[in-house]
Amino acid sequence: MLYSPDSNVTKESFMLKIAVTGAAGRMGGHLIKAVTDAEGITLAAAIERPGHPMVGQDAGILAGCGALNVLISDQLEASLKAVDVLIDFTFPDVTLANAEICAKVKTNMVIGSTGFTPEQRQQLADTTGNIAVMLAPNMSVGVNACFKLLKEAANILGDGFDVEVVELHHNKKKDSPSGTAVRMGEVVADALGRDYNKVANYHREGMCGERTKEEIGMQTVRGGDIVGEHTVYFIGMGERIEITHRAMSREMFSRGAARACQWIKDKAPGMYDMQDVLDLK
Ligand SMILES: NC(=O)C1=CN([C@@H]2O[C@H](COP(=O)(O)OP(=O)(O)OC[C@H]3O[C@@H](n4cnc5c(N)ncnc54)[C@H](O)[C@@H]3O)[C@@H](O)[C@H]2O)C=CC1
Ligand SMILES: O=C(O)C1=N[C@H](C(=O)O)C[C@H](O)C1
Repeated sequence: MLYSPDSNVTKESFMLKIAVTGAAGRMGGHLIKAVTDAEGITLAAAIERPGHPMVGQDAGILAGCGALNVLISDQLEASLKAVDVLIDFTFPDVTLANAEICAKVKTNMVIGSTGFTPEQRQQLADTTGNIAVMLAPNMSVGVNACFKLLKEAANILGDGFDVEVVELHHNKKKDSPSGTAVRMGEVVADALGRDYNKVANYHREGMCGERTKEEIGMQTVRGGDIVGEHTVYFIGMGERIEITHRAMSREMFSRGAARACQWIKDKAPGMYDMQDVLDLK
């Protein structure tokens, strides 16, 4: 049934109801605003950790978009009663705990948290077998286009070029390398027929020897307020290709998350990523 202004039901009852965890974090306010601004979805709940000073405050005031009459809660399960999709941008341990609750109450998830170990990614998939989950280290259109460009570049250049990934982020970031950098390394390794977990080299110091042909160097810079920059270098003899993405704000991450909520609402249980949402596979 489509919404009609002449009917006696409210527009809100036709909207997809969204909850945001990590509501008071760097991404939280952007996510609340993006959900409020997007067509067809509405903010139904905003959750922070118990003891956070913003618990009890209006989520819209926190996000700078005016009062929304949604108070920040520290009770996820109770908050999910009237929610269709949870957006979670927190940390791996928190996301895993939240995923158990979502699976219990059958709420689909859009997850932006990064820093998962391969075992934690598997645990997430095992925990959420009865719901649809979109897990992506980066929800910007530009980065997801870069993933495709990187695959193409690696396919063309093959083993003749050394690959190095360098990422820069703000000084409050907790995980390293970034989830996006890891995914970039994985995309290139897959295209070159290598196992990322075997060829990623995170550390060079002292007499560590010559670079191997197979390794993919993963370098990290942290400082100030850098939102996020990623460069993959393909370095050959006498020439070099650099594919760079620079994030100038956090808004496109949150717009991507809002778009993913619409996309995931009627998907079958399973794990998806942003390439599925953007139809880039
Ligand atoms: N996928 C993407 O496009 C992007 C992903 N990220 C990732 O999102 C995550 C969060 O990043 P930021 O917002 O910068 O971090 P942040 O530290 O500013 O925010 C995290 C928030 O989660 C809250 N939190 C902790 N435990 C909680 C719980 N049990 N329930 C509810 N909230 C809880 C914290 O109090 C904090 O406010 C990181 O893993 C980051 O790498 C960040 C930007 C884009
Ligand atoms: O923590 C951040 O800020 C970001 N994290 C994501 C990542 O780890 O890839 C995405 C973006 O670069 C910002």
